[in-house]
Amino acid sequence: MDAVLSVEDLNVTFSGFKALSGVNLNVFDREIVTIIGPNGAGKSTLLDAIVSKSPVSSGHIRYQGKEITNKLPHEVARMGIGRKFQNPNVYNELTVFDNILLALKGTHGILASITAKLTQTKKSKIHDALERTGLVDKAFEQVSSLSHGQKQWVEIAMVLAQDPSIVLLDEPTAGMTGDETYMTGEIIKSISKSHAVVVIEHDMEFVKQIAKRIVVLHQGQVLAEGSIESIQANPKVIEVYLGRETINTAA
Ligand SMILES: Nc1ncnc2c1ncn2[C@@H]1O[C@H](COP(=O)(O)OP(=O)(O)OP(=O)(O)O)[C@@H](O)[C@H]1O
Repeated sequence: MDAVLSVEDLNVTFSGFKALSGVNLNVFDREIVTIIGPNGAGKSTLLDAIVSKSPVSSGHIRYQGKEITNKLPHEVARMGIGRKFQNPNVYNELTVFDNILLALKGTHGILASITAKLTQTKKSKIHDALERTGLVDKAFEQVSSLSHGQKQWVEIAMVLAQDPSIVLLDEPTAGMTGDETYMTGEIIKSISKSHAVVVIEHDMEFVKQIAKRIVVLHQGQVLAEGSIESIQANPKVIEVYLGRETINTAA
């Protein structure tokens, strides 16, 4: 099976500082790859490089076999790579429904989008995104009335509405309550039934909930890759990241 996304010998340098060196990563359809690692390891930079938010110094990024290295960010998004950043970027004064409507492909301008007659296709796309993120009951509520966690789900719904085949999520549970974190894990697992998903995460309980394959970044390099069990047992990962906080996989 070919990878949906493949990163080969990737290097990103900021004014002489090597944020990523020789990173390789393959992501396949309908899988969840979870990226962990200490602060400053290069996790966000990796996602930034994939969506052309950070310039790649050398190496290759291929999406569905096509080279996308250093393409324009909107071209990468249009090709089918959806990215959610750490902080929710939503219109608080609009409803959940209208926020998702604005995110749909081919939508231009707030007023034009909201007042335009909705096609059945657009309606069903919005409904699908609402369902996948558990927001059907909140569709016509103003985003400002939602909890922090629900706002994060609105943003995930907005990414899904853009029809990506791979979804990149940067710390999707930051600032969430325990229940919201758990619900986010279930949302991500459901998304992975039809999409490839890459998640950056710090919360190891959450990683245990969603992870099939984990990639550990450290000082801009891949330190280890494998199942939660192999990562937890890896002395190098324990030393630089997990510390003595051994995780009980049987829990
Ligand atoms: N635009 C930039 N200019 C200069 N240095 C940068 C830039 N973006 C990131 N860096 C540096 O690159 C390194 C990797 O940062 P990055 O944000 O990718 O780490 P991270 O693993 O996502 O960390 P965290 O868990 O704290 O979010 C850090 O040392 C950071 O200061």
